[in-house]
Amino acid sequence: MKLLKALVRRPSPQHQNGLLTHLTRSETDPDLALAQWEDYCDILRDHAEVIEVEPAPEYADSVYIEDTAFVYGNTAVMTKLRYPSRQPEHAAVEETLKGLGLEIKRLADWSYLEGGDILKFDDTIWVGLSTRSDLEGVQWLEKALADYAPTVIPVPVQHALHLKSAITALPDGTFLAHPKYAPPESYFPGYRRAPEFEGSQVVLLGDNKVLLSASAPETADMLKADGFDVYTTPMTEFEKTEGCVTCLSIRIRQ
Ligand SMILES: CN(C)C(=N)NCCC[C@H](N)C(=O)O
Repeated sequence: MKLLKALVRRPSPQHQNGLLTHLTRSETDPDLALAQWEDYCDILRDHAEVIEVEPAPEYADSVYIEDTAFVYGNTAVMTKLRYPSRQPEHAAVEETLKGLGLEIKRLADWSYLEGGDILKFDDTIWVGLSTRSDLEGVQWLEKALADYAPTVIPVPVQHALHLKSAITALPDGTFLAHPKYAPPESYFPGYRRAPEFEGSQVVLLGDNKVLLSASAPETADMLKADGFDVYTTPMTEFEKTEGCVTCLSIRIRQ
């Protein structure tokens, strides 16, 4: 599937105060974070139209735009962020998606679902049941996308923040996972093991091209040897607040 557009959001100067679930806090460098974000956007720009959503400097985690919405076909589903500190992030993203002509759908107020838990490949969507997303969220996502009737598979996530923290899809329809943190293999067809945790997080750039963190050189070598076109980019400042390459964009594909 071709990558058409990617929405991104500039990191907040308060990015280092972002939520942490599994890591202990370590200092991040705001200038380096901005430089890494710009490098990431440059790579996306070579493959798609990159659209910058109005920055939200007051919200520490706003750079993790993936969590706020999920686009499928002509529909943008506004997710339901679990923590109040992140909930105001939705508004400007919704405005931008509306401006692109997408039909906006919402979930029930009592449900929770974050974009990092939504993993799509072709007509199937795997949804992580993590500390951030629940079964109500999965059911409302299914309702919102009823016109497309995708196959929706809830998957337990126990050891990672989001589903896509530990498993993502490759262009050939196999999955790249870190066995210690990813959900059981039985949920996914064709499971490859990423040698590094950060290596299990990839963004598909179109054709055979994949983008992953420079923190995962062994995974990059493995994917190259398996015939993928591999792009890497430094992500250290985002990894310190449990972010990764997928979290920094909302991808719109054809
Ligand atoms: C796939 N992943 C990990 C994401 N889509 N989001 C990361 C959010 C990190 C943020 N500090 C938080 O805890 O919300």
